[in-house]
Amino acid sequence: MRLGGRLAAAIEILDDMERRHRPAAEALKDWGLSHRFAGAGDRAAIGNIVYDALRRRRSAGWLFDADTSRALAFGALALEWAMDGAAINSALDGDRFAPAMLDGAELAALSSRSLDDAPDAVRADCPDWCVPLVTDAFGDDWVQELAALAARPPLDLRVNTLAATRDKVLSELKGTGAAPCLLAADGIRIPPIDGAGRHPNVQAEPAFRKGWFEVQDEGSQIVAELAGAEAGMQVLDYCAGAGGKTLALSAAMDNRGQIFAHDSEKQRLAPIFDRLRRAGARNVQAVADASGLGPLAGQMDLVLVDAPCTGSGTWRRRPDAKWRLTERQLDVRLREQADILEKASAFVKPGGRLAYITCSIFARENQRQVEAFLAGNADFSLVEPVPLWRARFAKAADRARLGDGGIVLTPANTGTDGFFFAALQRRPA
Ligand SMILES: C[S@@+](CC[C@H](N)C(=O)[O-])C[C@H]1O[C@@H](n2cnc3c(N)ncnc32)[C@H](O)[C@@H]1O
Repeated sequence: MRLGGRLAAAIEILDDMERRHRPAAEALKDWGLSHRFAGAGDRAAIGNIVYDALRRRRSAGWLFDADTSRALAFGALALEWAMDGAAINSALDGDRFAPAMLDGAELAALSSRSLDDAPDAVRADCPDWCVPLVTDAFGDDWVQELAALAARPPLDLRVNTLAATRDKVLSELKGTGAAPCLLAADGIRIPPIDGAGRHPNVQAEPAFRKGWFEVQDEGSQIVAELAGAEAGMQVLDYCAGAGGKTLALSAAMDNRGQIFAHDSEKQRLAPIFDRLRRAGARNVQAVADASGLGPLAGQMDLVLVDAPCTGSGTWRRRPDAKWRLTERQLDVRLREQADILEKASAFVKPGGRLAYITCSIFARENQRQVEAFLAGNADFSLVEPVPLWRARFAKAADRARLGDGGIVLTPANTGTDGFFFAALQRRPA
């Protein structure tokens, strides 16, 4: 397929998403099933246009002064594929599968309208209702922070130190652009792709099948590192899900001590068994039923709460979620987080730690939750974020946003997905 056919497919998929209120991944998958002639390269390019259009939805709409799928897809090419109107039209010329070429009015809009003149929320590609949430989080930096959350993400891997070294994995991935991450001790980064490119399918690599690495954003690796799990500890991963953090904790503990991996949704926990086996993690016990946690009350050195959240820190990877999120959903998450913090804190032993993590950038899900918890739990206190960060990431002392109740990672500052981390210490007996 040439660019024109790919662009037409992207418009069709964006239309389908809008009409049937469905996530991008689902609409892309369905399109692939009903267009089996499209090769892997075509699918990747179409996916890139769709995701770029969703990441830059408001900017693209602004450039064409329209909110149609056509405007978004053409806008994606202008904003992320570095193509001007003439270049786009020349690529579509003579392609019978292409959408109509840009007309005079569209070309004029594209060449005369500038994002420099756009309202802040447009330049930030942020829903209006979220603006108070992000100004609360980032103050004057909010436009810059949100703009970075609308860029293409890298592909990050965590080397499983139970099975391999970073050098060994890097040498297996030679030719992919893989290089050590800036901050995470065991992280490897393959930079964001350009234009129609695609990341290598690392999960098809023999090294992946041997359990040498996992796919995990560097931010997720950093917060797992900040939790401070050590060999011999008793640890409860209270919201373990498919076990991304559990695996990182197990490696940090060198398979010594015990991790109890719990999640209230049994099916979310299901993939953990294969992942543990592949990684050679032997100090993890999955506990699906909350009643099985009873004997652990007041016994844990560390309780990790990787809380259910809006996921606003992952908008680079799931840009459709940004436009689907509602205030009601945020309220539900806030209630869940407060409830989980209360319940999970009961498992921390005197002198032990509760690590609170979200992949959200909203202060209401982060610092404000910590403040509310501390206000009602006098036997817990906040571990000072600055020394906590510096003890592990001294070389990058000024990168994360520190203070005000926790540690905030963002694409603009740490080059990672958006994450929040706070450690709360229980008073010794
Ligand atoms: C952010 S995800 C966890 C991701 C996982 N820790 C990882 O690193 O891959 C949050 C998880 O919390 C779980 N959850 C939601 N409510 C819960 C509750 N009341 N108790 C325990 N887990 C809960 C969800 O099922 C979901 O799997």
